[in-house]
Amino acid sequence: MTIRYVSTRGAAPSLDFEQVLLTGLAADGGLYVPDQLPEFSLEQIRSWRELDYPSLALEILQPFVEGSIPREDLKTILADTYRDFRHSAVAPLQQLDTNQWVLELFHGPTLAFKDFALQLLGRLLDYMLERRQQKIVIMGATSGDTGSAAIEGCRRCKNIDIFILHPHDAVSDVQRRQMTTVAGDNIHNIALQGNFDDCQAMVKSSFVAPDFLPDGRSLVAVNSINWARIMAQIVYYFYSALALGGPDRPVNFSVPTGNFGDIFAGYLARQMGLPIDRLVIATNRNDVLHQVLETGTYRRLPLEKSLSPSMDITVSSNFERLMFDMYHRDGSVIAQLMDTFASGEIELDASAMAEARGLFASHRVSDALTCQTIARVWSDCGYLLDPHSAIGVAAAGACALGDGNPMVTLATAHPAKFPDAISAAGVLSSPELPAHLADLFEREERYTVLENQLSTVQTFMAEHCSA
Ligand SMILES: Cc1ncc(COP(=O)(O)O)c(C=O)c1O
Ligand SMILES: N[C@@H](CCOP(=O)(O)O)C(=O)O
Repeated sequence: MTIRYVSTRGAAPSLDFEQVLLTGLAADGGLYVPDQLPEFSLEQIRSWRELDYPSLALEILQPFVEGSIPREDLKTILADTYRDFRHSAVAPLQQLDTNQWVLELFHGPTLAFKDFALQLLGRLLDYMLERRQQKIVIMGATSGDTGSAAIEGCRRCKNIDIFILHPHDAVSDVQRRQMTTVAGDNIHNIALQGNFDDCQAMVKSSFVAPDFLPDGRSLVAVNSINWARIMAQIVYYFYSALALGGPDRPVNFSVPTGNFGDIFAGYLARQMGLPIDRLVIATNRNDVLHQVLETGTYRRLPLEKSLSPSMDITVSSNFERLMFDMYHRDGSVIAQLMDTFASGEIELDASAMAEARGLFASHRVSDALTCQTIARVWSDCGYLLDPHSAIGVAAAGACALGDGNPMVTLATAHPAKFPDAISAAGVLSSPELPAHLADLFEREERYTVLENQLSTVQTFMAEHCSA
């Protein structure tokens, strides 16, 4: 089975894995998705119970890269990717209650779930660029975590200039320093005088018209618009379900959600054969996705700052990937809908929404409930949640699915990244950064504040690309 990748808007050329890795948005403004998914039988999934994380990743990811990366090379890349995670299980589960678990996804170098995909993406890029002897420019938008994970994943890559846009004064101090203290002439942090949606919109516009770059250099995405990001995140759904009796026992997941990438990976795991009953979309006050599920109306809302800054997002890129499936993969319909959405709101098809509600549940969690959840779990279980993971735990409880399945909340970041939220929750114990980041606040920062204008950002990038 050789998978090709097609645009959700139906008007861009299909690509193979190597090409899809080395791009971002499709030329028609859509997002790339596989033209077919690998499907695994229960027997096959059951046979993976004893595999460690990189070996499981190899089984799940190999069909997606078939034709672009030989199995032995992928095996080496995956072993290298997850070797330095700070927990031997890579993605360990912690039990909070009889039927409640958290899946700790913060044992990678930058303490957030983004490391799972971006440590791999950096290595895949290095592998491909070395083979092609090509130079590329990476452009990414971050609300706090993607930026440092991308820089960490790609900083050793030759042939790359990396530009990361974060909203000025809207990420935590730890998050900003994790990006801005990494030395390297090819690493450029831009603090944009706007919000995350502005940063992401600039990235998307740049992919549609990348001719501002010098020497015809290619632009590559590190955000979840890049298919390879989503692909890598599928693995931990299988890994955690297998640890809890899957595939012979269905599992539910509660996923702190912003750009809809992480939960979309869970949806794909289900499509590929993993018995998942429900996926809970857990949002903060930026609740566009919760509203879509409740009302069927998808509308843009003003972005508000919250205690969970990484989820301060109102235009969720990957929701378009789900819509593509909801509308029977008709790219022309999606192109029309997204065109209307760009300037207003859209009503989603009622029968498609009914189907979506059978699979997804949703809940919006206020800052107050986020704090209460951090405090409650700390006092009941002695376990410290970061504010994003707390939203997942709170939503899991509020949705009360009552089906007796294990509920796994994705713990997407380490609490030490958000000391202000921990203290707002009234928890006195201050979480410590791991040893490799212990001197983070003594390191020198480097970043450039730019006005919220596309031409300003693109000119900066063109001037700062290496020769
Ligand atoms: C800590 C944390 N939790 C949750 C999310 C939301 O994930 P997604 O954007 O894939 O929905 C993000 C950002 O993406 C994040 O950084
Ligand atoms: N929460 C993210 C926002 C970008 O999302 P991505 O998954 O599309 O990279 C962040 O922390 O930067």
